[in-house]
Amino acid sequence: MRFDAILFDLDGTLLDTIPDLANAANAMREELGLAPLPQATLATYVGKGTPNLVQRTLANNPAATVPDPAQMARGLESFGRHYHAVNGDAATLYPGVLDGLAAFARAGVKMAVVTNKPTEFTVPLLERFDIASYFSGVVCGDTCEEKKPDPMPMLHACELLDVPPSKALAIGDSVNDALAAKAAGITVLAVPYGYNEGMDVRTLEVDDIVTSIAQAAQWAARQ
Ligand SMILES: O=C(O)COP(=O)(O)O
Repeated sequence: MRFDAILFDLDGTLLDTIPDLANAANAMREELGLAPLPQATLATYVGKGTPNLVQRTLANNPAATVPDPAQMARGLESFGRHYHAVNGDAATLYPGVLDGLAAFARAGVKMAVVTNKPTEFTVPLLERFDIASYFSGVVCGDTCEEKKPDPMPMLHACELLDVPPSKALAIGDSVNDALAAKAAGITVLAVPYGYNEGMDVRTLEVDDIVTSIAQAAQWAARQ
């Protein structure tokens, strides 16, 4: 294979985290006197990191900004507390993830997670699902100054793994992964089962769409 490193998105790609994210988001809304939102709506608000999720969830609007900094601060504190309490409880690994990670490991490539999720929620999830040892780099939403769709986290992961972007393959579920990878000069695959902020994955500018991480490993082996 022509790749030396694989960069994985987390939410919507390796793990289905929506049930826990939605529980915490609605617990926050309740604490702030707001009615709960459907899980399907909340799923479209995930992808640009926790502060953005809190903002969208408080406003119930994907484009909204919360003008009241006090409400935002209360929301962030509340969401964080509730998400810490449930993080991983109802999350599941997607089919093909374990087989795919094992296949990439057998191929001898280095692997990293590049997620917009904050470190405090990411590391416990990787450990809980027993996949932490696959990754020699973990780049989270609070690791770099910029989050995906900025290329900075992808480029930082390449530096951590000591692999040039031209030899890296990113795998994600959303526009944030596709834009970040392309801007970094990294080949990118999309999986269709994630969130993508509610949009069809076929709208993404990616090198290919694969049905699972196991299929991504087969795709990479053919390159
Ligand atoms: O927390 C988020 O916004 C989602 O993180 P992701 O980059 O793993 O999809």
